[in-house]
Amino acid sequence: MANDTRTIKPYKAQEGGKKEQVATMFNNISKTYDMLNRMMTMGIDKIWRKKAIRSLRSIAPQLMLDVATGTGDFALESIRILNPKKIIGVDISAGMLDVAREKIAKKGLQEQFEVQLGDSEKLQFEDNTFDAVTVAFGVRNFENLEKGLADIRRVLKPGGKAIILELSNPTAFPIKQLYHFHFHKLTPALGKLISKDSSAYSYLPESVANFPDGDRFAAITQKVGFKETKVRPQTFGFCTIYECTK
Ligand SMILES: C[S@@+](CC[C@H](N)C(=O)[O-])C[C@H]1O[C@@H](n2cnc3c(N)ncnc32)[C@H](O)[C@@H]1O
Repeated sequence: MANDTRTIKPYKAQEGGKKEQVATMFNNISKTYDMLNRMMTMGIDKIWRKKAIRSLRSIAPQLMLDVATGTGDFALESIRILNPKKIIGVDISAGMLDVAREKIAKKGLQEQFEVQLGDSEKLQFEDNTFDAVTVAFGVRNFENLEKGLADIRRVLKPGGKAIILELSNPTAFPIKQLYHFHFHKLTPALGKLISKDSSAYSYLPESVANFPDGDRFAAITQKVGFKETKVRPQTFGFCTIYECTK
């Protein structure tokens, strides 16, 4: 049984709730986040991102929301594959959004992709606004997972889809054992060396180990009212794409 994800925080010895600590952590690592992502997944995260976004092709969304947008990579993938009229990215980390803004300006995408400081648990949008909502590697960091998912559902139009990409725990031998070494030993060491924030990359494996992945996650999406949730594990279960329909 997973622990309450609210108690899994980056800086255990310090004050503050999970949300506050997560925002501080991503502010601390924002400049090295993209590079570390590529190194730690050996670039496979790009394949997962593409696959997840392609599952929205059938509904050709025009107005999209990318929750926990961070440095904007998932939204940029949506622009490449789906070319929506508008995509809005929200995140609680101002530092991550600064990096996203630099990328948006460099690509001249200011009209199509806008980022805002915002909390997934209190989205500042009307009910039934978006054709699709995306979240990559974000839900594991929510302080209140149910509240975040319920708000994502609220802002989706009826029939709209939420595509959620999240790390998960492989279960088969010997992948599980190799994964454990890579993620629990190598990742924190590499993260500490490059990002200089040793807590951030110890929090990463701990938060994945305690996250209700697979069918348990699907059950939570059903509880908050999604009509259907497809669970699609990727690459031996290192990561899972959840396709949730309102
Ligand atoms: C691992 S990063 C993922 C960033 C980006 N989606 C990507 O694919 O690279 C997780 C992001 O979730 C954000 N986050 C965590 N809790 C949040 C919340 N309650 N509301 C909005 N963003 C949140 C963090 O600030 C961080 O930028």
